[in-house]
Amino acid sequence: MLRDVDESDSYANLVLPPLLRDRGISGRDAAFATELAYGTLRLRGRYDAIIEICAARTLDKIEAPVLDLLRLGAHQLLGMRVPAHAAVSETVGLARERTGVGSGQFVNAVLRSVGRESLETWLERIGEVADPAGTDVVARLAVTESHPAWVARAMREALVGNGRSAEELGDLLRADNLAPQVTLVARPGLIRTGDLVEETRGAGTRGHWTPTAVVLSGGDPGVIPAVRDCRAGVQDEASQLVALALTVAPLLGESDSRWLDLCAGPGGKAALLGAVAHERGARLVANEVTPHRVRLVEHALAALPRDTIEEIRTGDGRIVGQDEPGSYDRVLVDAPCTGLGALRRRPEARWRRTPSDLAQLGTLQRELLTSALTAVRPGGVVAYVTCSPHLAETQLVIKDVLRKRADVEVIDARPAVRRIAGQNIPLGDRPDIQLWPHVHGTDAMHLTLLRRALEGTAVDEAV
Ligand SMILES: C[S@@+](CC[C@H](N)C(=O)[O-])C[C@H]1O[C@@H](n2cnc3c(N)ncnc32)[C@H](O)[C@@H]1O
Repeated sequence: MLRDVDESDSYANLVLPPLLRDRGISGRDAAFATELAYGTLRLRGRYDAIIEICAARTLDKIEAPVLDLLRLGAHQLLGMRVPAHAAVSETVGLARERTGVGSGQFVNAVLRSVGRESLETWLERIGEVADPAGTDVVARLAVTESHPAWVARAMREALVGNGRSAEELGDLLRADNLAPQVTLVARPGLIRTGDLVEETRGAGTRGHWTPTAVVLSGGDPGVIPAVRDCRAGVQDEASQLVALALTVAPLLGESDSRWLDLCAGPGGKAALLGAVAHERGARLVANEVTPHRVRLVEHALAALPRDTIEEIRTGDGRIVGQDEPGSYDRVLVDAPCTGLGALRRRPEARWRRTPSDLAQLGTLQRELLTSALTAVRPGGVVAYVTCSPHLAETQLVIKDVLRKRADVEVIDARPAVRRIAGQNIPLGDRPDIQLWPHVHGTDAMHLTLLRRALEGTAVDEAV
């Protein structure tokens, strides 16, 4: 799996499950293999810094397959409770088999050196290398908590930009390194949350923030009958919360019958919106640009009554506004983004993203939001959502788009979110919402609610 992720740009969470099935690895062994694989990927930056010291050479002097073996061994020694002799001998054996006898000796020497110090000592040492003057806490945390430096800096800016303390950065980065629990959504009207808990046979408990969430302590969600037939699905609680918040956001004017999900693939939020739409007598249009993701949307919506789903369509969301101006009461723009808010879920993602992704995505995000604001009727609401807290994908997009739209205001999303999540959910002083793994235990999802003014009324200067 590590070689596949490195050589073919594969996604770990797509490669690993079929590999485990093919090899007949299940239960505790599957959990062990998953931690071995995902942990090695997540903590790669930390282990690379340690390996560089132990190998006394820069990483570009180590062949890629050998480096992967060293990371795998380092994770067993420092990140898992594998006895040192087993971690070293298994990894050396693998090296001999895969990369030759010579590399076996090298792997043996490096891993013995890794195993000589505790994790705490190594964190001190690599922190000092990254920050010799003791003045750059972000550079230090980036290496010790295994994030690219630009991501660590962006996270710090996002914390501060949302009114939180920069001192939380370590907690945030550490939360990205923990394997998240799987959360299910009980789609309203299709299954009751209590019944979904029962279907999990003791593995599920109710979630923290949404009445629809069930958190699993373990096991394969794919074997739960309600998940198999799409009455329930796997969905982080942040995703559930932002979708449900849109359904209770205050509109101006009477009609509330047509909802649009502009970027619907693979369909998790569309399925939740569709379920609520059914209960409220509204209809949903789900739009997605990529054909194979449209098929995933069709699957996700399979259990919903047909008359609730007006259309599942393949199309470019950027032109929906001009094609259907003023046509919808509620619109979700779950914009394509860097996914920096879901790093705990996608173990390799942090190493793949680059700052240049932001520019490309930023243009698309602005165009999609502008289209949505034209597609919504006067008095209707648009939810702009990203699975990233990066300010360039959240606050800056809103600011830029609003500069050109005198007919749109940001409305306070906090009452809508509190109506779903209860009064105790920690929210900041801003009208938009930023959720955090280290605060809410969810992905770092962003939500801004925007409302178009009724015709003939002006809006106050927004944000
Ligand atoms: C963050 S994902 C949406 C996730 C989805 N809301 C869910 O909960 O399952 C963004 C989606 O936008 C789609 N997308 C990208 N460009 C688009 C465009 N121009 N028009 C419509 N959808 C687009 C991507 O293919 C991707 O499926």
